[in-house]
Amino acid sequence: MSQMMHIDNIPSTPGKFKMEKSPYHRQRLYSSLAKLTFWSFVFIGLIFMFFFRSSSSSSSQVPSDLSRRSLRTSSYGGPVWEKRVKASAKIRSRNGFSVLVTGAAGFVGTHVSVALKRRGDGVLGLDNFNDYYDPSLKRARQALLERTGVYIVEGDINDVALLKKLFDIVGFTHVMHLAAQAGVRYAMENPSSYVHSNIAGLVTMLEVCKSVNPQPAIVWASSSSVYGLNTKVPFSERDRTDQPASLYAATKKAGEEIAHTYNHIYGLSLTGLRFFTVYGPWGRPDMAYFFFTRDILKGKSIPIFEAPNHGTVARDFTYIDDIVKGCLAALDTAEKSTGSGGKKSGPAQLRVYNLGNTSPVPVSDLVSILERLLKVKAKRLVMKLPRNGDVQFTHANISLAQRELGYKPTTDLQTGLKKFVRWYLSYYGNGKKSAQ
Ligand SMILES: O=C(O)[C@H]1O[C@H](OP(=O)(O)OP(=O)(O)OC[C@H]2O[C@@H](n3ccc(=O)[nH]c3=O)[C@H](O)[C@@H]2O)[C@H](O)[C@@H](O)[C@H]1O
Repeated sequence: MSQMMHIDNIPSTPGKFKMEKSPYHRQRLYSSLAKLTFWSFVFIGLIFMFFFRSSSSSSSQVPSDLSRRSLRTSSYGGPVWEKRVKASAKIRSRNGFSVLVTGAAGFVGTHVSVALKRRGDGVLGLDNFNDYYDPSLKRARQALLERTGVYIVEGDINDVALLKKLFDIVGFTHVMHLAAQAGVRYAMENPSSYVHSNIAGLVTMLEVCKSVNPQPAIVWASSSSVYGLNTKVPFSERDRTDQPASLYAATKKAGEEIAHTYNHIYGLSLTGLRFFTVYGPWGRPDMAYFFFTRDILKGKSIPIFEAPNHGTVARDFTYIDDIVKGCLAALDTAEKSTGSGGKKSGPAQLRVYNLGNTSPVPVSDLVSILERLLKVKAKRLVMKLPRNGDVQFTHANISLAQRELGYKPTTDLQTGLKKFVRWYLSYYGNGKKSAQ
């Protein structure tokens, strides 16, 4: 071996190495060839297994690293299932839309689906029912939607085969893309879930939308968090959004850039809505107003964040009914996509709007309103704003949405929380059953 590796034996041109033909060398050659063949088979086998596994998993499974957020794999198909899909998506009003609502069992998704269905649009829901927060609340929203005539297909937005199948069955005119991994603070616990849903999921959805014919118009949920460390108030769509304070914000900002790309290359009509801390009945238990209510009723102390030097932390809390009006107006004013067969035939609409309330309220005032409505004194635990993604305040300038969508929020925090508390008490009972 050492002889063979001698510097003189190294060929000047690869592949032109001349072997000596002694019996000893021939035997070594045969045994080397046998070994080479064996390991080649093993290698090819491994490659084959890898591709087989990855191609089957890309269509219907999800990565296993999404710890703490279990996802079910979808089961779908068959004539009964297709009939349900078609019935749910059937348009029942003149000039109505056929809308695929992703994240339909979520807070905003449920409200938007109900509103669309009630005015005669066809609505099909899609949701993976993950357990980021209590899935029984999602199931209860699903039951509500079923009573309204909206069917939710159980599946993930990364499931290309499922998305294609849905577009095969229904020629959706619009997609209301609300499926996402929400929550600012959870991004430090489970970062991959944000990449999975807000980046990979969005791209999968846009890939499918750009290839179908006709392409739908897409309205999707961005976030007020894209303003990040921006200090210029109120936040305008023209302000800088390149300083996100959380991975959540970064994935939403990335979504806006991804939207630009798909609009530019494929002619997809895309509208991003920057929601400002949406609250209301059927809300998300991971949000402060929701778990503050639960913990005040339980007599547990609630952490109230405060900025350095006793600075106020405030949010432009926006009531769900106002958000729903903004979503519907975005769908109503969305122009058609211009592409087909993966090519665009002309420029398409690309929009971003703030959907806020224009009146930030300090978190301590939010707690005071809850105390009055619940008739229970909160155990306040004032603490420093943690450095895990929270920003000190948000404040929306909504003049663009007002001008172009006719968006005009009408519910102040006091009125909206009253409706939330009424719902909370009827849903969970006064302390008997409580949110998890
Ligand atoms: O607009 C958005 O795009 C985002 O809105 C929401 O984020 P936030 O505005 O951060 O709402 P939320 O967590 O309810 O905290 C409310 C306030 O309570 C303060 N807060 C919070 C927790 C706590 O223990 N104590 C506290 O004072 C906290 O500092 C904050 O001032 C959505 O969750 C997010 O998914 C996204 O949609």
